[in-house]
Order: sequence, then structure tokens, then C-alpha cells
Amino acid sequence: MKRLLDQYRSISPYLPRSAQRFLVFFSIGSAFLSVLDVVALLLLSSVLAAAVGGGEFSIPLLGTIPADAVPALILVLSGVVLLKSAMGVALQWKATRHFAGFELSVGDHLFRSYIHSPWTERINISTPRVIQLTDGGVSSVVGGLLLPLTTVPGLLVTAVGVVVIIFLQQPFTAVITLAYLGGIGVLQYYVLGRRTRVAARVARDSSLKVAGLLTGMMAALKEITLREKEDEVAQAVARTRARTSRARSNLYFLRAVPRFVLDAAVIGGFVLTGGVGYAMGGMTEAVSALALFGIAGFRLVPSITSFQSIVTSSVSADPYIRTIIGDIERSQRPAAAETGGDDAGPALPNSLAIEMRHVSYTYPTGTEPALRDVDLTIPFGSTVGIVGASGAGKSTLVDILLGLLEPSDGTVSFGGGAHAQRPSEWRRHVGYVPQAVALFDGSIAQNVALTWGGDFDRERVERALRRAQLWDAVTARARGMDERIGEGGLALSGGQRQRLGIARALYSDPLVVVLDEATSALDTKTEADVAAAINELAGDVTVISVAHRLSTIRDADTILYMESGEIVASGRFDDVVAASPAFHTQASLAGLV
Ligand SMILES: Nc1ncnc2c1ncn2[C@@H]1O[C@H](COP(=O)(O)OP(=O)(O)OP(=O)(O)O)[C@@H](O)[C@H]1O
Repeated sequence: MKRLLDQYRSISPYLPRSAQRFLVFFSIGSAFLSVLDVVALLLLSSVLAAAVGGGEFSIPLLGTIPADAVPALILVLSGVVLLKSAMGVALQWKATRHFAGFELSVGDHLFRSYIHSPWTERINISTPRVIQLTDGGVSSVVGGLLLPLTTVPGLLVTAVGVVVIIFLQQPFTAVITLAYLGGIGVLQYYVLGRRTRVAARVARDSSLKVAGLLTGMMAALKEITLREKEDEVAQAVARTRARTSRARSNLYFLRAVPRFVLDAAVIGGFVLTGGVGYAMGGMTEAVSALALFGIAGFRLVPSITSFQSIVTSSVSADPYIRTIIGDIERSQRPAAAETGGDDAGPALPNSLAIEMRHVSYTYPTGTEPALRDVDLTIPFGSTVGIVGASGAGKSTLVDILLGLLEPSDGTVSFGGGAHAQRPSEWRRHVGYVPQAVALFDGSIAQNVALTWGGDFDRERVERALRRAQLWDAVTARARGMDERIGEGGLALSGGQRQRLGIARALYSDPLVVVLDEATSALDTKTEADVAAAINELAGDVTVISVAHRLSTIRDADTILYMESGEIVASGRFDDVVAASPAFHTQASLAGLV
């Protein structure tokens, strides 16, 4: 019980405000209905017995009931039973709506905590984990904890009621019954509880693993098909799924065991109570003890079984509860700090330089700095090319410029104000085009405006598509910008996908556009068109391009050449060629010098 309450306490901050009130109302309501059920059925059976026997009879509290009142009483009691069922259905309907709301609320908190967590945290969260936990994990928290928790008061009321009745009639048999059945319940908890916990943990871990495996494999589907590795993939998936299925079947089995054990225990209970009764008062006492144990067992065993299954499901839900709460709390702490300064300060001015002063950055899991003492000024409206070997620190520099990473040392400022203090406001002024643009299954316009609904400005979408040299290709389609592009933008060519990404970056009229290897998938002609379009932005927008292909950044106002986290040379193309022998070699290999 303590575990159930602890689990509830940890999850309750993420439930809607009205949740506690509703849970209390629902618990009391179902307890009341249980009492009504027990009392009405007991009375009905006594009245029916009296009706068969004929004559008057008496009921505690109500006194003597005359024989001619029996039919009316039967009708009233039957009505009570029907009313109780109708109220049960109404309560259940209301409860399912509320529980759906709880599921939504916990899932919402979890997803928001993932999406709002700082970038360093977010890059470590796997997509399958987010999908698994926000959907399946959250539903097992509600189904495995909250729903069962509300049935506890009803069960307790029924059990206590039965125990009191037996106690009033035969205290000794009541004590033996309680100790015997209670003891078996506790024993089962200790024997089955540990195994249930292990099975639940294995089920959670391996199901997360399956999700990760499937996601990775689907991403590499083309290579898998080409190398005819379908069977190997299917086997690997089957192996991991077998582990999940085994753990889940263990859970089902462990959940089913208590009912059979308790059914069998009833026989032992008859022997025990009958034996004790016989020893104390001979055959008469033994028969009445047996009868009493029979009634008690009939009412108590279902309560104990239900209680055990509540415990089992809360134990099964425990790994998910811990993971979900842990993820929400871990993501929430730094997120609050990060967004804390967003309200402060006026809107960013659009005419000043980006300045980095002695910026260094080391990843939380890294041992060496990925960026060392970077000092630079990027005048507004200029074009900048960032070049360097793989691992030189280009993406890290870009992530700092984007306000996704906060420097470990040094400062970054824009328009004279430190942008790290107002990261989300800063991000509104920045457009980003990644190496592989991620498109979703929506219309071209939705993908440009990055919206999953219909809330976008068609004129701005058109302008962005024109600037990205994609407008002609869009108008050639039957539905124009409303044409759907399929999952991952499969209905577009690689070059069109990249240009759509550029249009997306331009949609919000940014002051700075960062292109991270964004034109590397384009053919030379298309790249030249896009580069021309990007160059036209110069003066209105600061363009920062990371590129391996030197021709892309040949005409940039400033080229930053990086090695091992440092900017080792900077200036116009020819200046960098003169300053860095390594860059000179690359430029001559590319036929540019
Ligand atoms: N999330 C991370 N955690 C720890 N270390 C990282 C992380 N991301 C990058 N690094 C390390 O930081 C250094 C710089 O990486 P970065 O990705 O910035 O290089 P890059 O120049 O963009 O490389 P590439 O051209 O291959 O994309 C590398 O040594 C890399 O291993």
C-alpha cells in the first residue's frame, strides 16, 4: 500500500489539477457501490429465503418485516441492485474520460520535457525512447497504477465489512481466517513481487531495445536491401522481441498465479478452521466454523486476489514510472534555467555583428574541448564559410552560434547583448538548413512553414520557395504548394528536399541563415542556382555556411579554417590559401588555385 501511495505521490505533480479530487470521488463512489452491492445482495438472499419459507422475519435495524411486505421489499432490493449497476456504468464512463485526460497530461509533460530540454541533453535522447515512453510507457502508468489504485478503497470496505460480520459471529474463526488468508497473501507478495519486478524491468528494457533496433534498421533499409541482409535483420529483431515476449508472458503468468494459489488455499482453510472448531467444541462448532469460513472465503478471496493483482500491476508499472519521472525531472531542471532569461530585454536589433570572445566548449561526455578559444566578429549581412577536416569543430561552432549550446568559457553576443541569456529569442532570428533536411508527411507549404496544421502564410511560403529556387518545381505539381510530399519527402528528389529545407529556413525571415553542408547533395548546376539565391540574401541576412566542397564558399566574405577546435586561419579565400598550407593543398586539389 505504501508503495502504491509513493508511486502516486511521484506521479501526481504531472496530473491535471482536478485529478486528486476526482480520484477521491471515484474511490469513494466505487466503495459506496461495493457496500450497496454487498448489503443489497445479502438482504435479497435473506428475504428470498424468508419468502420461500413463508411468514414474517426480522432484519437488523429495520426490525420485523411482515409476510405481506416481502414482495414489495424484493422489488425495492432488486431496484437497488439495478440502480447500483446503472450508477456503476455512469461512474465507469466518467472515470474512463478522466483517465484518458490523466494519460494525456503525463504524456504531455514527458514530451514537453524532452522537447524543451537543453540541446546537450536532447542529443542524448533516442527517438525510439521518446516514442515508446510517451505512448506505451505513459499508458502503463495510468493502467497499471492510477486505475487499480482507485479500486483499493472498495476492496478494503468489502473485506473489512466481511471480517467484521464474521468477527461478531465467531471471533476466533475470524482471527484464524484473517491470519491464514492474509499470511498467504503476504507470502505471495514476497515470492512473486521480486520476480514481477525483474520481469517488468526486462520487458521495459527489451521493448525499448526493439524500438531502437527497428528505427535503426528502417533508416538503413536501402543498404539492407542492397546487401540482401533482410533475413539477418529479421533474426536480430526476432531475438530481441523474443526476450520482450518472454518477459511479458512471465508477467501475465505471475499476475495469474495468486488466484489459483488462493483457490487452493481455501481447501486448506476449511481443514484448518474445521479442525480448530472441532477441537474447541466438537462437531457443532466445527460445522459452524466451516460454514463461516465458507462465507468468508467466498467474499474475501476475490478481494485478496484483486488486491494482489493491483500490487502486481503497480510493480509492473514501476520501471516505467521511475523512468518517466526521472526523464521529466532531469529534463526540467536545466530547461527552467535556460528559458529563465527569455522575458528580459528588448527585441534584438538587426544591424549589428555577431561576436564571439574566447569561446571554448567541451561536451559533457567529452574529455578534450571541441572548441578552443574562438575569437571572431561576423558583421551583419556578410557571408561566412566554415571549413575544416572532419571532427575539427565546425558543427560545434555552428551549434553555439545557433544558441543550442552554451559556451563552457567565453561569450557570444549579437547586437551588443549576450545571446546566451535570451536563447529562444535569438533562435527566432536564425534559419538553419541541415545536411539532410527532415521532411514530414504533409504538404509542401506545411513543410516550409514547419507546421502540422493549417496555420501558415501562403504568401510567405511562396516567397520562401521562390528565394530557394523551388517555386517552378512546385507550380508544376497538380496541387502546387498543397501537394503532399509523403513520409520523409520521398516524393521529392534529393536536391528538391534540400531546397525545401532552405525555403523552410527562409520562411521566418531570419537575420542569420546557417547552412550546415546544406548544398552538398545538390548537383553542380542546382548548387550554383541555390548559391546565387543565397548570395542575393547577402546584405539583408548574414549567411554562415559549413562546407566540405570549397567551391561552395569560394566567394564568401570571410572563410574560417578550423583544425582541432581552433580557427587557424581566416579571411578571404586567397588570404586563407596563403596563410594555411593545409588549406592551400585542398584548394589546389579542388582546382581553385
Ligand atoms: N555529442 C557529442 N558528445 C561528445 N563529443 C562530441 C559530440 N559531438 C561532437 N563531439 C566531438 O567534438 C569534436 C568536434 O566535433 P564536430 O561535430 O563539431 O566536428 P565537425 O568539424 O563538424 O565534423 P564533421 O565535418 O565530421 O561533421 C569531435 O572530436 C567530436 O568527436
